[in-house]
Amino acid sequence: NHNYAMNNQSYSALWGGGSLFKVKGSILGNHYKVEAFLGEGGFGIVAKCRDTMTNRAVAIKVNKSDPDILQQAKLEIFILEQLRRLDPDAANIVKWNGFFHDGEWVCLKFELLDQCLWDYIGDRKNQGLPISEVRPILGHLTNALSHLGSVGIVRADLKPGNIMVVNRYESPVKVRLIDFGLACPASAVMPGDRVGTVGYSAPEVMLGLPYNEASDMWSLGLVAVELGTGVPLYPGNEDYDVLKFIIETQGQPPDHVLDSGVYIMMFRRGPENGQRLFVSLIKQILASDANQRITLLEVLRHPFFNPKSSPCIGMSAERPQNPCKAWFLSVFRAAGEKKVKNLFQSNLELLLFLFSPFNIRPFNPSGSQIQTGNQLDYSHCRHKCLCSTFAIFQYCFYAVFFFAPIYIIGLSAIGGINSIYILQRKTAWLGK
Ligand SMILES: Nc1ncnc2c1ncn2[C@@H]1O[C@H](COP(=O)(O)OP(=O)(O)OP(=O)(O)O)[C@@H](O)[C@H]1O
Repeated sequence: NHNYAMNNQSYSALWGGGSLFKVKGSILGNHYKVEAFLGEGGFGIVAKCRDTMTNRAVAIKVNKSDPDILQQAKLEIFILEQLRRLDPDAANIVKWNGFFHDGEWVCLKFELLDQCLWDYIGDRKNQGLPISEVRPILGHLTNALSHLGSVGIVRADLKPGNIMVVNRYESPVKVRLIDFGLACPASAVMPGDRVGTVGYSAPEVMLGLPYNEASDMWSLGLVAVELGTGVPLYPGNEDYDVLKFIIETQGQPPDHVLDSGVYIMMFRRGPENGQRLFVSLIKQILASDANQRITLLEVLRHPFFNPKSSPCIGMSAERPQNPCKAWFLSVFRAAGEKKVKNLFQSNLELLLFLFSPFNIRPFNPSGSQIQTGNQLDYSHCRHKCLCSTFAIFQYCFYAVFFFAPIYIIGLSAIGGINSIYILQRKTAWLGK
């Protein structure tokens, strides 16, 4: 939304859905002559028009011809119909004078107001308004919200861009609420509906909880601060950043709020910059139950170290000297290598254990084996009984795999020689 950045008079043409559709001087509907461009929002553009029948200036909001936006226009008309029950002057809401169609566009007719609060604050170089001015404006806004509450409407997108000053030269200034595109009956609020503008939405709206008039109260507080200081209290382009600010200044929302938010995971996860994976890794490393604790190989397989699944590696490429991450990488890589080395070593030992009968003296009742090279050293082994079991196993192994084949080969050889001898004798006898 860049309403506040627009210069009213500098546009001679109106744009709708990205294409030029009306120029200054052309007629909108049957008798509304376009005089100026007033602003543009997510749903459409607002033009200052002259009613050629009454010669009065009006504001006409032309909704973009997108099917979703047309649906939104219908909802706004529905709410405006509800608000007809209120007196706009007494309720500090914009006067609505119905709608008409111009080709594919839906055009809503409003009284012409002066400028939005963003522009009003901006004209004072964002230094903030004196309290004497803040007081009546805040009074009008509270009054407006209270009237909306009386007809069961939640405003849902209160921000300085949606509050208009009636006449900036009047003192004290009067303000009115405009833009009911996101307003809805309190009874029809859908938790998880993402409404409002980043920086002005209440935490419950951001988190996806059910919301009500209390959410408007939150936005009112933010508008009040902006009036007094000239700058938004919670700047940010993402809800995540805003919620972080809120938690810093207001503390964390209570658990029951956090636990029931539809979007809570989005906030718990946070933006994917590697920090989340780092924290998840550390949590697994610091599991107080040793059985639950992550193993070194699992550490190496953790997405924290995986450049494809973890953008934090990309981050580390931008900042290769991140000392903390470098330290973790080196420690875990070294530890992982050691584990692989240990694994290899123990396999090597097993091979030696099985195939080096002359070097290994597995069973020593004194338990004081002194070995050299790669051979097993039981000298410090506290599990002598286990070692004895190994020794028995070793003897069995020799019996089966070493002596038995020799025995079998020997027997076969003797048998073979014997057969040859018998054959020779038979041949010799036959020959005779
Ligand atoms: N009655 C009015 N008189 C004068 N200017 C108006 C009037 N209504 C709207 N404007 C101007 O047009 C801008 C856009 O209006 P509006 O907020 O209704 O549009 P929107 O598309 O619904 O915007 P948003 O994206 O904030 O929902 C306003 O910020 C304001 O500058």
